Amino acid sequence: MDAKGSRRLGCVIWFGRPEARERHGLTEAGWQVRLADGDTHIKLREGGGIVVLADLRHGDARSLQAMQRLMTDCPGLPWIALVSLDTPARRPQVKRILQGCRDFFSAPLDLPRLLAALERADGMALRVAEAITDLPELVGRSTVVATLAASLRKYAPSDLPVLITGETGVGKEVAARVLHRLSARAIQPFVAINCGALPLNLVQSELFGHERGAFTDATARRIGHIESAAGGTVLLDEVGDLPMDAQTNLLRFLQEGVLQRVGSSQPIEVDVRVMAATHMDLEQAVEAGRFREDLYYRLNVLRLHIPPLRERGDDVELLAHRFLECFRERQACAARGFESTALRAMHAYPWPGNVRELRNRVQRAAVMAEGALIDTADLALPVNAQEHGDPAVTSLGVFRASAEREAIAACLRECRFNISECARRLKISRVTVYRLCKKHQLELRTP
Ligand SMILES: Nc1ncnc2c1ncn2[C@@H]1O[C@H](COP(=O)(O)OP(=O)(O)OP(=O)(O)O)[C@@H](O)[C@H]1O
Repeated sequence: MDAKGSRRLGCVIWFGRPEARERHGLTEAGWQVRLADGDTHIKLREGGGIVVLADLRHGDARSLQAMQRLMTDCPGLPWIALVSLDTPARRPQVKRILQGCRDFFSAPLDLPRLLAALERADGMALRVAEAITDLPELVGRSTVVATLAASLRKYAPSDLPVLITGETGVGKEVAARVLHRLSARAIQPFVAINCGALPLNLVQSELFGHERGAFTDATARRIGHIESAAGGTVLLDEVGDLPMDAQTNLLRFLQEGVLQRVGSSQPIEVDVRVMAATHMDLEQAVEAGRFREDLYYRLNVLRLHIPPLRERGDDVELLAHRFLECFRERQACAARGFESTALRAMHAYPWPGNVRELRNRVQRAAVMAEGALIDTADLALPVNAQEHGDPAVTSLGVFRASAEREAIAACLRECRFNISECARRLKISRVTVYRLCKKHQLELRTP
């Protein structure tokens, strides 16, 4: 609130000519209105709090160039267009500006509705800006992400192992990288190893290295991934997929801080912080005898569980805007925002592939979208929220899709991402394996 008791909102940059009652209405509501025209040099402060109005009602094309410049220079700003029958909407320059706007108002201007749109746009811009400033890699404002960020700050200074759990695509590797960056080891290497994608016969040599002549193809000495992270951090992703013999050697390394390259009896001391990530239930794997209990306790000293995207409320929207922004920075595209139906569909969808799936869908939608706003079809999401929405009424279709995804993912891991083997075991064609991977946003990793 300011001295007069009215709420102080952000700043509206108005390209064009507001009527006196419009300008007054905005100021009364707490907005600071700045008029811009072709000659105005706009100096933006960092962060949100700014909404731009492209007033195209009077057919006055003087400031079109300045608008375009601002759109290009500051792609994250929210734009709203005011149009009338006089607006030359087919003119390429005007068309491009209209494509960049998230909301449109025609004459006569409905002031209360404009004020509501301004608040919405400002709120989202602010939240996106705030959400990416604290830990830039970790976008989100939900309690889930706040709790995660607090744990990351607590765990970072320590050298203890960290076990990171959570469904596929929730951001386990992102969390590990943040831990490394915040630690005293930040300038040393961070090495992520996907244990599930290592060929079975090479797991030991990939992790611990080998001496020349240790096996047929070992024509030269090679250091392993753990040694290559010396002084830094190693992330053992999908640690549950490590075969037993590698588990035994890893345990020894964790206990004694020394490793032996394959084909050598020489112990080598290596100072590395070990982090492990898994989407599987390691406790169950221990019970089933597939994972060494002593290794489990060695890895599970500090624990981070990252909940799925569907439990993070509005984060889905923040992340979607962020991914779209990143995409636009790299590639020209018409899409600048999302239709409200698309946002509703995103909130209702259960995101089995989590943040990775969201990023992939947004990128694809940005390519597909023909207008300024991405719609539900561009995202290839179900229109009917009920189909995926309320977890209590999850339909048979969702269970089927989820089971299909799990089956393919598990088989791919078991076959160490060998497509032909996976197709043979599931009794489907290789083409179908590829199609299903695409459908369920599963990554086909190569070692
Ligand atoms: N909070 C976040 N903010 C921004 N991007 C994120 C966030 N969480 C995840 N991502 C992005 O989502 C994608 C998947 O993240 P990541 O690889 O860390 O997931 P994961 O849990 O390790 O997946 P997997 O189990 O398949 O190895 C990456 O592109 C990552 O940058």
